[in-house]
Amino acid sequence: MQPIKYELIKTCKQTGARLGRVTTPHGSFETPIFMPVGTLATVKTMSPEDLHDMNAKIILSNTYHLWLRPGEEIIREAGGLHKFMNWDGAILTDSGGFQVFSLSDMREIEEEGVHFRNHLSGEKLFLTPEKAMHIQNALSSDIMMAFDECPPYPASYEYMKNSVERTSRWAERCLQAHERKDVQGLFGIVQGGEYEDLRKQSAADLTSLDFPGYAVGGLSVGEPKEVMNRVLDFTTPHLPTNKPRYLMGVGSPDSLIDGAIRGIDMFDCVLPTRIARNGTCMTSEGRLVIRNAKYARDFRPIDEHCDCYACKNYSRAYIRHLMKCNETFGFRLTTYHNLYFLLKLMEQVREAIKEDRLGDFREAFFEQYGFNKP
Ligand SMILES: N#Cc1ccc(CCNc2nc3cc4nc(N)[nH]c(=O)c4cc3[nH]2)cc1
Ligand SMILES: [Zn+2]
Repeated sequence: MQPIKYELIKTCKQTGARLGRVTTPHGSFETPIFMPVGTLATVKTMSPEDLHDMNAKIILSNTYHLWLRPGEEIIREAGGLHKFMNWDGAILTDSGGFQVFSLSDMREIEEEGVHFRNHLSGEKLFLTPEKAMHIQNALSSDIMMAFDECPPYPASYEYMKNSVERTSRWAERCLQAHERKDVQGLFGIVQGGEYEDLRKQSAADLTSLDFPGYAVGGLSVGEPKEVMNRVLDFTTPHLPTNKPRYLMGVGSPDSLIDGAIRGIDMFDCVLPTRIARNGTCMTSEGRLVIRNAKYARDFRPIDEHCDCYACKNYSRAYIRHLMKCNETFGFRLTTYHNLYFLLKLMEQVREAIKEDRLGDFREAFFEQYGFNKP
């Protein structure tokens, strides 16, 4: 019995976007969808009730961070991550590969795994595909990610080829170490950088292992958006149509729309929650930096087209005041709004796919948000 099911409902006649439904042991949801990030077992400043109110269906957490703090055995004793954080929706956990490369200074990759330093204490650590699966099994997430290497951008063809082949061997080891194939889904992560033949090779290696879903990794690592879109154009056609496709680390409105157009179903990114905490809000007319003095007497909501809790009850002037005073409630309101904005955007994308007009929607959204401005 597969814990993760994907149903392709329809494809947009104007673009390559697809409307689907993913079913997990903790609920099902339509795709394309955005996943709020809860790295340390919390979507920062949001309660589970807040997440349900904004119609979040699945959140992301991180193997690396929870391994370091509080340790996977404490979460296992709590009955798993859902119990520990009191979240009854779906949870996807990233495998730690990317976090090791993005957070730790010293790191050494070898066939067995990666040596690196704990970014908090400096102690030496060693993470392997088997260890990453052991930790995710203790967390008991609904969707686990295979342990991979996310190479830096740019990387030489030779480096990338060796890395892709090692990531494919690691993926096989993750499948071997996967303890509860009947309970948790395990997604393979396609690598290959901007090299079409390596992306094709990575996709072929992983689809031959018949994972219940596939992620496109190695992107949103500093490459221009045109490079990301080109890589998606020649990668997604090599992924199965009857499995979910997840683009890792992508969360700006334009990239979400362009990823959906290229057949991506799931997205995650810390962007909305991170920029919220420094007072930057996503609105239908583009970004708004609420700390700006021009909002001191602006009694309109963050976004006049938004019906979220923050926009229905509070003004820019009030939220600016809270942010200037470093009041936690200010961070809560900007975070709530940014997540709601992206969740609502994906709902509009799904509607546009249903009505075969996602291309028109993209044009209108880009114009209003200001993405077309030179
Ligand atoms: N604010 C902010 C902000 C911070 C970081 C980012 C970039 C996130 N990009 C990104 N996350 C990733 C996670 C990943 N996880 C794994 N296991 N493998 C990846 O290739 C991978 C690639 C990623 N690329 C984007 C916005
Ligand atoms: Zn709002």
